Amino acid sequence: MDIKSGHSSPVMTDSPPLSSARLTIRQNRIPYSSAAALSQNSNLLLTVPRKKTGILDDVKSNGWLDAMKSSSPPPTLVNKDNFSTEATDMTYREWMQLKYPSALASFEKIMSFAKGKRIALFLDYDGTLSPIVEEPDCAYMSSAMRSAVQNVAKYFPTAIISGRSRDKVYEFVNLSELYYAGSHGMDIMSPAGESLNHEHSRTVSVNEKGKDVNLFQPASEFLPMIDKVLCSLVESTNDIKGVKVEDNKFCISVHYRNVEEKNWALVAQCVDDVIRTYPKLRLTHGRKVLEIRPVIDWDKGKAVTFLLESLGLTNCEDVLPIYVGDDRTDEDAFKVLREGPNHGYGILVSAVPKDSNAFYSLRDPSEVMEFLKSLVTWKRSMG
Ligand SMILES: O=P(O)(O)OC[C@H]1O[C@H](O[C@H]2O[C@H](CO)[C@@H](O)[C@H](O)[C@H]2O)[C@H](O)[C@@H](O)[C@@H]1O
Repeated sequence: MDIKSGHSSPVMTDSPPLSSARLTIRQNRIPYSSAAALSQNSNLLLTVPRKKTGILDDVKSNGWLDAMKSSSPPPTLVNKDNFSTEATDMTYREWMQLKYPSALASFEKIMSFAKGKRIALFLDYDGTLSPIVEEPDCAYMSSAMRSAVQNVAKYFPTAIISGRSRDKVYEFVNLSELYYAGSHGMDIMSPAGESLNHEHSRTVSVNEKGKDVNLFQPASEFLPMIDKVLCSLVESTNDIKGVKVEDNKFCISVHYRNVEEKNWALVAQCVDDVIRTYPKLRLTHGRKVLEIRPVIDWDKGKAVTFLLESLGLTNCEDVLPIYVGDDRTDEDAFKVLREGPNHGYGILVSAVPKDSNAFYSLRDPSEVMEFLKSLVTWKRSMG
């Protein structure tokens, strides 16, 4: 990820660039992601000087609109129930076979590599443990999925890493034995009684039983600024039907999933107007959401490294970290596992072809659940 510092837009280029050769060949065959990512990447790299020329010109010049349009598959390609058409199914199978094999079909291969190693598991929340739904407050996790996570955590240290506030994701998952990293990794919490083992972590009593947990919050100095920006965003988007501004503690999400497409430019303009006066904040694109967060050298990848260190599992030959996630922000973690000293496997959850730093793929949360169950069965079979 690159912050285009000094450029007109604080937007980060957070999709891995697609090779232009591949794009030329496949543009018509990979209907959603390639074409969308092409337009997104080429626009985000523009360095058009910022000038107030009116809503459309302004948000177009910094590439926001294209990124907003490409942030979820168009409904014509993936229907309401997320079942794709026959043509896209073929494209998907081809993409999976050639680039990101199914982690279920490749389970034995993954496990042959895991033999004699300690697995550490990192799980994104939205789109990974819970399906994407229209209303962010209703992204509940099924009790079957909760059991699967609970079981897997009996055998492997497990962390939930989410863009949401830590409190919110804890409320959804509701398992006290896990590590949690909210606000894209900027708010890390150990399970009760465990320590994060870092000089800047602090112990607090959280739950009703008064149990102690350890917290690490590298962006805490940004809290007053984030609170101010949150108020401004709520106020400035108030009249746009369908907008939802979500307080994620160290980050803010501005959802436009339920906003009429003709008003997306207006949403982008409101956000731009507010954050342009805050050079210490940056903007990233998620699934039908604009995410505002502090400019610090911290992301989900850094959180994974931090947690591995806390667990005493860093730089160990006998450790296999596995990260499962569906979003662009998960790419930072996939990259760390692909390139960093803590080699492991990223598993991308996606029902449409897209480029990723992951090694494997799973189609949707139900496949994630199967994968978690398979991990448990495998571990039990090892005795
Ligand atoms: O890192 P994650 O756990 O994947 O969180 C990323 C964002 O997820 C949520 O928004 C997304 O899911 C919603 C519920 O399915 C959906 O309505 C929305 O359109 C998606 O963008 C969450 O609300 C955001 O705050 C997170 O940043």
